[in-house]
Amino acid sequence: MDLSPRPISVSINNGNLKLNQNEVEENLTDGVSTKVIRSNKRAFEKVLDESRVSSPKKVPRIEIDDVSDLKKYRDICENIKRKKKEHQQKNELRHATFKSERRFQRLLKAKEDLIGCLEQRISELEEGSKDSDVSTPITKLLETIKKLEAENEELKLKMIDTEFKLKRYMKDCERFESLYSNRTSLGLTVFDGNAVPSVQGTTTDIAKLKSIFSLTETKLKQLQKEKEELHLKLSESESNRMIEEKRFIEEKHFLKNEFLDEQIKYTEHLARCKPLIVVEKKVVSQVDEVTVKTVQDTLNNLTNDYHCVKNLITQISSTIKIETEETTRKIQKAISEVDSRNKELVHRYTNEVQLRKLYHNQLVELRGNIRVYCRVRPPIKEDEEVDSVVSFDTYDDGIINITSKGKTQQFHFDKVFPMDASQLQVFDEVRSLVRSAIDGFHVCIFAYGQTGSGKTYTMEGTVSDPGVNQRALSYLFEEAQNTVWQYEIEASMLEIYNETIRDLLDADCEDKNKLEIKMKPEGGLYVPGLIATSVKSLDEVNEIFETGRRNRATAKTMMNERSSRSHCLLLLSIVGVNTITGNKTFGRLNLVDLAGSERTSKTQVEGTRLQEAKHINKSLSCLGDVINALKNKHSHVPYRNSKLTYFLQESLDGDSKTLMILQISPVEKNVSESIFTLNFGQRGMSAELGAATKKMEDGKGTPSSSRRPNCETPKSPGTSLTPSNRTPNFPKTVSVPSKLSVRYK
Ligand SMILES: Nc1ncnc2c1ncn2[C@@H]1O[C@H](COP(=O)(O)OP(=O)(O)OP(=O)(O)O)[C@@H](O)[C@H]1O
Repeated sequence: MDLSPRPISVSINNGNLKLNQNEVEENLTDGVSTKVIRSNKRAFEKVLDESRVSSPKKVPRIEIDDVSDLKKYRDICENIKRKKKEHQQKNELRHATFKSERRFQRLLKAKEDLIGCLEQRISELEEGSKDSDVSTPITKLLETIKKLEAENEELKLKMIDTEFKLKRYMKDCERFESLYSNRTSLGLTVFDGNAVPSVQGTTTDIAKLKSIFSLTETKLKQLQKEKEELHLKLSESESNRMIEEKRFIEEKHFLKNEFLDEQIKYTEHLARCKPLIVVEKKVVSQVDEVTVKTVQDTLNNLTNDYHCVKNLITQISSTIKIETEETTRKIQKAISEVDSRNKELVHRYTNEVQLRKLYHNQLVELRGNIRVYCRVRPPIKEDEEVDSVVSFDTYDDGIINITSKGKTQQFHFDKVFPMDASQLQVFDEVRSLVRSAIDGFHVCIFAYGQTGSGKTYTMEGTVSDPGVNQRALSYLFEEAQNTVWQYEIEASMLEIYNETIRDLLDADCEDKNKLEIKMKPEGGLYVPGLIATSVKSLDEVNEIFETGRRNRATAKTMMNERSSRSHCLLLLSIVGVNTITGNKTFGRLNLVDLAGSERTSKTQVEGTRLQEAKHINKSLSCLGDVINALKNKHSHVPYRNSKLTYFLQESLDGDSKTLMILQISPVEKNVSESIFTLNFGQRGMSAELGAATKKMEDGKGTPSSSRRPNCETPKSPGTSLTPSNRTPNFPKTVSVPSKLSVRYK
């Protein structure tokens, strides 16, 4: 092995220190033989081991190309050892400080316990003797203790600070330590003989290291000084604390003595009072014994009573429960029995009602009674009230009840329409009569009732919901589609206004007043000059209605926004021809919307409206007279007393199927008028007109009629018509295709 001196390059790869070539040369000038290196091997190994122990993961890798002098290394090792020793001393110091701190903490805890005991004692003392004032010295004592505690706290903080600084210093030491350990391993590498010569400069790094050392040294000194000062302060505070503790103990003794004095006094007092207390206790116990016994007895009695009553109640409630269940079951059974019987009765009653109706209708047909329907309109704004005075029968649709001044009257009619009945429902009941008109009967349907009771609504209806008139015509057109029979329908429309007849289809108003009802020599009534328009479609019908509505006299009254001031008659002639046999039928359908009766005092009309009302009332009273005469089978029926009755003669004298629709208002304020209307209808119902005949002629033009047998027809002198001469008698018309209307002279 070549051991001749050579330049050295030292590099510590972990980056803590790097010495360049110059620094190495400066430090290693002596030249050391391998022997020396070998003799120091143990020492270097030890240093390296220590370095490994202190930082096991940081094994320094040092390469030295050549070693000329290891003296410096030895010095460094010595230095490290010294630093280590210092470090150990610091550690010991720290340990001692920590120990003293713990002792101090223990002392502090003991002091706190002592204070707690003292406070407890003081409160006991305060309770035992309220008179002796011990609070002032104790408060002072507590204040002093608090002060001491604050000082201690401050000291503690300072100690923590010092500790922090110490830690920093320790870190620095460790850094240097590792640095020197690296250097030590350099020596080991040389001893292993694996060094590869390559020298670099290191002098500057060593100088830097030196300056760091000196800086750290100064800092350490400073810290030591601070620590000494702190220790001084700590010992000062400790001695203060000792003094305070001493004072505290003295105070405690003093208080304890005082407490003992008080206790002695109290014991003496107690000894004096004891005999008295014994006597008092004896008296109290004697009194208590008697009272408690009495109360106990009462309580026992009450408890017994309570249990008895409770048992009784339980028994009663269970009995009641059983009884109630039994009764409920019986009631339910009875109810269900009654209910099923009721249902059966209702069923039988409904059947009876239907049967009665059937017979009644047959009788009406045979006797030729006026059929009477009654319709109740819903409340309107003019009523100014909504409560209804009318009620209906659930099982019989022919009964209506009306209540006035607490008295309820019942009326029977062929059919009663409640407030919610629709226009279609009404027409469905009218349909069979319209069918009769198609079959060759004379049919008259008129609406009767007080002003504003809904007559026009039922007969005309509205555009969106038409009434009997338009529905009847639609039905006629539907039925006219029959392939065997061909029908020709003609319509006239007139009004009786202030006892004059006005043609509502005539645009020339001046001409209207000249119309009169005439009797033909062969019998039968007609109105010369009245326009009869042939209608073939619903559109034409609507046109007629529109014209009629325009020309009709209406006005606003208190009872009705648009009151009809006249009686309006829609006259339809239906001539049917059987295309096979040539047989002809001559049906007639008169649809009459009467003007409403009104009490002029109530409606407060005047001028023209008053005149109109008078005429309306007069003609309606004439109608009443006619009905009365018919009902009582008078030999004279006063048809000619008004234009209306004269016009209705043919419908009422027995050869016609007549339906009267009574209109009433549901509200209280109109109740007397409603009752009047219902009475009027009732009279009309009982009038027997005789069975109607079907007007027809065979293919050869011979008139024939089909009157039902056993039917009497009341006759009125001068106007009675035989079946043979009653066809077709009103008015005679000819269709003009271009204008669809013609006037008769
Ligand atoms: N069934 C009903 N449903 C709804 N509204 C109705 C009904 N009946 C009548 N009315 C309304 O009541 C008001 C009076 O009806 P309407 O004009 O038909 O009475 P009226 O008996 O013809 O009266 P007047 O004799 O004065 O001409 C109208 O506003 C009408 O729309």
